[in-house]
Order: sequence, then C-alpha cells, then structure tokens
Amino acid sequence: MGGHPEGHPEGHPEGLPGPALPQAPPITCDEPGSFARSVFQDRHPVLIRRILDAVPYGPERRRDFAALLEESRSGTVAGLPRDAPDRAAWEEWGEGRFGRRWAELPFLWSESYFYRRLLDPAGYLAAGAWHGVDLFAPFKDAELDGPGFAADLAALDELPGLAPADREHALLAAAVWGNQADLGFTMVAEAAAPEASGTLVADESERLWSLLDGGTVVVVTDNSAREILADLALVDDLLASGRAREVDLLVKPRPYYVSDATTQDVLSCLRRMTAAPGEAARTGGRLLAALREGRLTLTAHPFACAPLGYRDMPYDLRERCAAARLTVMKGDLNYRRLVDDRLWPATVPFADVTAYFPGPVATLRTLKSDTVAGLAPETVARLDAGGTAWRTSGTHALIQVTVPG
Ligand SMILES: O=P(O)(O)OC[C@H]1O[C@](O)(CO)[C@@H](O)[C@@H]1O
Repeated sequence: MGGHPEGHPEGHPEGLPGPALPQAPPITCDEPGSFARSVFQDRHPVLIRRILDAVPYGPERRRDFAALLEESRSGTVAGLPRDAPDRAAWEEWGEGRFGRRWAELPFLWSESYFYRRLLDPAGYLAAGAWHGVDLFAPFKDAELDGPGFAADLAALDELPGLAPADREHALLAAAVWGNQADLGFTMVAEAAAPEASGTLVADESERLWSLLDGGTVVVVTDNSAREILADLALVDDLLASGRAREVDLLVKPRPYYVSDATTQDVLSCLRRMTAAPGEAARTGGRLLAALREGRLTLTAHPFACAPLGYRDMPYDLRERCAAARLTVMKGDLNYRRLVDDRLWPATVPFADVTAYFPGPVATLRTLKSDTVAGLAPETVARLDAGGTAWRTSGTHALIQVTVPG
C-alpha cells in the first residue's frame, strides 16, 4: 500500500509518474471557524449521540465512544488496538502522525481515521457479538424506508419513455445530485436536505459522454440508498446502451463516513429495486443478471477506506484505472482524495491537479467541503459575491473530467 510522510506540498511520491503538484497547503482542523474544525467540534458529537440513540450498545462501549469523541476533539492521536487486523496498514498510512494533535493533521487523514476508530467501540472488527454489525445501519435503513427512496424508485418509470439523450442527461443529473443524499452531511440541521438540485459550477458532461464508447468503466461509489440507486440506474443504462462493456463498482469494505456503500448496501438496494413494481424491478433484474454474467463486478478494496489521496493508490488499483476507459469518482470525499484535499485557488486547472491520475477520470460531486479546483474566474467571483457557503452547503455541484496526456 502506498503511503507518504507529511503530505507532499509539491512534487509526487518517488517513482510515480506525473508532473509536480503546484503549491497549496493541506486543509487541517486548526483554523478557528473553518468547516473542517466544525466537522470535529459540531458534527461528530451529534453523530455519536445519534449512534448511541439508535444502537443499544452497553455501558462500556458507550464510554469508549465518548472517550474517542473527547480524544478526537481535543487530544492527541492514539494508535489502533494491538490485535486490530488493519494495524499494520494504519501504521504505514499514519507514520509520523500518532501522538500528535488531531487538529494539526490533514483533515482528510484525521477524519478518515476517526471513522476507522469508530469501529472499535462498535466492536465491528473484533471477535464477539457485535462483530460485523454496521453501526450506521439504522440510518441507512431509515433512508431505504423513506419517501425519498420510494419516489426515486417510482421515478425510474419515466426513463423508458425518454429519448436516449434525454435519458442519459436525466441519469447523469440523478447521479450528481444523488450525492446530496449523504447521511453524515445531514448530521447538522442547517446543512440538512438542500433543495433537489442547485447549480452546476462546472459542467464537462459532454466530455464525459464522449469518453464512453464501449470500454470498461470503473465507478468509485459513495453513499448507499438514494445515491447508489441513482448510480445503479446509470450503470444499467451504460451497460444496456453499450456505452460500457463492463462496469467495476468499487464499494467500501466496511462502514465508513456514515452512509458510504458497502457490498451489503448495494445488495439491499438491488433487493428493494426488484421488489418494487415497474421499471425499478426491470432495472434491478438487469443489474443482477450483469452481476451473474460478470459484466458488472463489485470490488471492496482496502484502499477505499485509506486516509490518503488517489495519488498514493496502490499498484493494483492504479493498473485497474489505467486500463479503464473511464474512472468515475462519486461524491465529496472521493473529490477530496482526487485533489489531495488542499486549499487550492479555486481557479487552478483541474487537469494540473489531477494529471497524476493513471487514466481518464471524471468526478460527479456536490460540494460539501472547502477544496475545489478548475472553476472559471467569473464563476468564483459570482459565487463569492453571493455570500453563501457555496463550497460546503451541498447546494452546488460539478462534473469535471481529466484525460491525462
Ligand atoms: O458523502 P460524500 O459526498 O463523500 O461527503 C462526505 C463529506 O462529508 C463530510 O464528512 C462532512 O460531514 C466531509 O468531510 C466529507 O467530504
């Protein structure tokens, strides 16, 4: 597994191809009033309270959740339990970071490690009664049972009546805006449930479609329930139309960032689809057939839950993305990983920041954190003048594409 010491403000890890990165500081939680700080100080207490309300963990586990919260808000970073199955990987990914203040570390690293650490009080990895019990399942289930998911299933009935270009447009828009359905994001009331669709601050969808000419497509998924439903509907159309010969769906190997999709979550969604009437059932049936025939595959790679950017992808993933016609990155966290979660000037060319990527890559993201690249100067000026939290509120989205030279 790749890893690197304290970021790489410029240049790239030795031996990797691609031009040097321009300078930009990594985002940390040290800045008072920053979004990153509010995630640890405001969102995480709400998240842990909700977990403890939803799951009947005993007193010792509840104390351990509280201790983790305290440590991560004001303490220094402790290591993993001696017998943790992923201890060796984290020792490499976290080299030089244990024992330091959480707030001074790169936000991407500290937030990812926080989600890893949550698995310990939950007993998810250790042998015992709670082994393998998804601590976020109550939230994911509530979304699957909610009116929004039912409406999305019913909306699939509109698709067969649309002309192919309109259907593609509708499916791509659903996959972009489906990323608003992020349960971690809705942990604070003011960020909850932004309107169904807002503004695209960058739209390279024509370039994206031009790349889809029948090869293998890798889809790096984000959230379960409503977002994965939209993603699966898009994947079905890519396979059915011949725009993709094969699709490899990368999912998380374990519960992560509240609602991130695991294999189990994909299967739950497919089950809901096939149990529904109309087009939802037909789409679900085609996807199940594609899984059985190997045209659709699921991959749960450990690097999916690594605290590092995609610049540090291990060799096997790098090869997979290099061989694909297109890699589609879903959501905010994948975007942060793609651009290394730095405070770029928003107008820095997206192609420069992502030139290291081993093959064509597209990103479909609603903006829910500070980092962003590749925006036109007039767009940034207009957004900044608007006085809204456009970078973090989830009301704006983008579709960006890089084809490395
Ligand atoms: O589900 P998404 O789109 O990856 O969003 C997750 C985002 O939510 C946050 O965890 C904040 O709550 C961000 O730090 C993170 O990038």
